[in-house]
Amino acid sequence: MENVLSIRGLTKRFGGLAAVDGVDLDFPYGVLSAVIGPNGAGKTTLFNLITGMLPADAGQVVFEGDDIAGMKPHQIVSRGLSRTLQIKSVFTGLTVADNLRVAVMAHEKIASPFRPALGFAGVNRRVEELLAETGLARLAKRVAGTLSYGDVALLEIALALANKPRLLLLDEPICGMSPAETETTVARIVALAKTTQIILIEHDMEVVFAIAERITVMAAGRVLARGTPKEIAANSDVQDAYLGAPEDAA
Ligand SMILES: Nc1ncnc2c1ncn2[C@@H]1O[C@H](COP(=O)(O)OP(=O)(O)OP(=O)(O)O)[C@@H](O)[C@H]1O
Repeated sequence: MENVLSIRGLTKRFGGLAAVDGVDLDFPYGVLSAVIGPNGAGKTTLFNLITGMLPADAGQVVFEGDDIAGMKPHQIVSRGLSRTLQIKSVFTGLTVADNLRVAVMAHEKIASPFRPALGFAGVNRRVEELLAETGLARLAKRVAGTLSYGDVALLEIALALANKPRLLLLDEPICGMSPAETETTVARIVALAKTTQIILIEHDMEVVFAIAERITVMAAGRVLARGTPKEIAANSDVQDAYLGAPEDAA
């Protein structure tokens, strides 16, 4: 099996609008992939369909060989596919560590409902691992509502990792970050990609072209182009539809 995720004929209509329109896509193992496209191209709807947050009108979503289309979001998460949201969803009144404790305990319950959950020490150990993995240990005791935008985004990633995903979908992970936060987060994502398959939606072309190994360009619900950053930068359809002059894309 060479693709972690294969999508065939995936379609979602909102009234007369085909937000995702018969999309076929393969995401190979071992490759950091990005999905780009202008506003309204269908990127978030694609993620919503993959993760079961929206029911598809037609099509298949094959994750690690099994069709997961039609499954509920929690079933998909328990199979090892997690996501972060464009709209941040942390518990703002809880500390960073407590946000993670809740997520770890919820995952343990879903993953093994009939076995005793991880003990208190086990949960704390897992929380420590997640804090270390995402560089959030320094903020473990901070109330999440007081974090900077960039640190909330890191916490979102840590919360998604609490589910021990093998495939992680990141929706605009650096949106709203300062240049320094962007640099830190991008480095974290690249490091994470060594152990977890990652597909990201991102509008920051500089970041996409720096870290993605394969880029899918969507426009009006369809796949306009796929390829390496070099191929996408040189693609005249992409330049016409989205990127502007080629020197802007480099
Ligand atoms: N729940 C909904 N009901 C009706 N129309 C929707 C809904 N969700 C998305 N759409 C429409 O579907 C199209 C695709 O939207 P989507 O959010 O997937 O695009 P996107 O590529 O993620 O855009 P952006 O980069 O702005 O986030 C848009 O025209 C949008 O207005």
